[in-house]
Amino acid sequence: MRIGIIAVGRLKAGPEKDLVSRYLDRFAKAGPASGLEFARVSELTESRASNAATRKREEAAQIEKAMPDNPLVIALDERGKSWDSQEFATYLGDHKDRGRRDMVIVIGGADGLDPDFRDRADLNLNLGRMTWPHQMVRIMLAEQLYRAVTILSGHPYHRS
Ligand SMILES: C[S@@+](CC[C@H](N)C(=O)[O-])C[C@H]1O[C@@H](n2cnc3c(N)ncnc32)[C@H](O)[C@@H]1O
Repeated sequence: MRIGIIAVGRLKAGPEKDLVSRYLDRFAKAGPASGLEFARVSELTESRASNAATRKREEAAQIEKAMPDNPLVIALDERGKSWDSQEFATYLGDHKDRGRRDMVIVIGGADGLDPDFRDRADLNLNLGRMTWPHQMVRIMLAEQLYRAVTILSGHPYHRS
């Protein structure tokens, strides 16, 4: 199963981007042994519409356009479900075993994700109930993807 990240907003060169790249490189190298392949990060430009609801709707339309055909969609959102790393790894492994071809994990912009888009997603997942800046969300997601493949492959990185 290919896993891609779609993010509203761009990550500038700097320590956050370096850390994201480090974990995504590790994920890309370790994933295939567990049947998980890293697709890409698609960065989308934030809408400049004058009100937040319109911005979120326009961003949701861009997100839909950036998706492959019929993906499983995880919306990252502070109001979503709280899972531990083992549960996240199991979810990835189960969908891979069922033959799902593509999964996308979506990070919103400064306004967050459009509520209708969140309702349409297969899963709303949080990384804790606090609000994090999108740069930190990308770092945490990249690390959890790498951690998930180490859990699925029994690598000692994840010491439960
Ligand atoms: C700065 S936050 C936007 C917060 C926005 N005010 C809201 O109500 O969603 C940017 C994006 O980071 C992600 N994010 C921030 N905190 C998160 C958390 N605790 N769990 C999961 N995703 C989070 C979400 O995708 C969010 O759309």
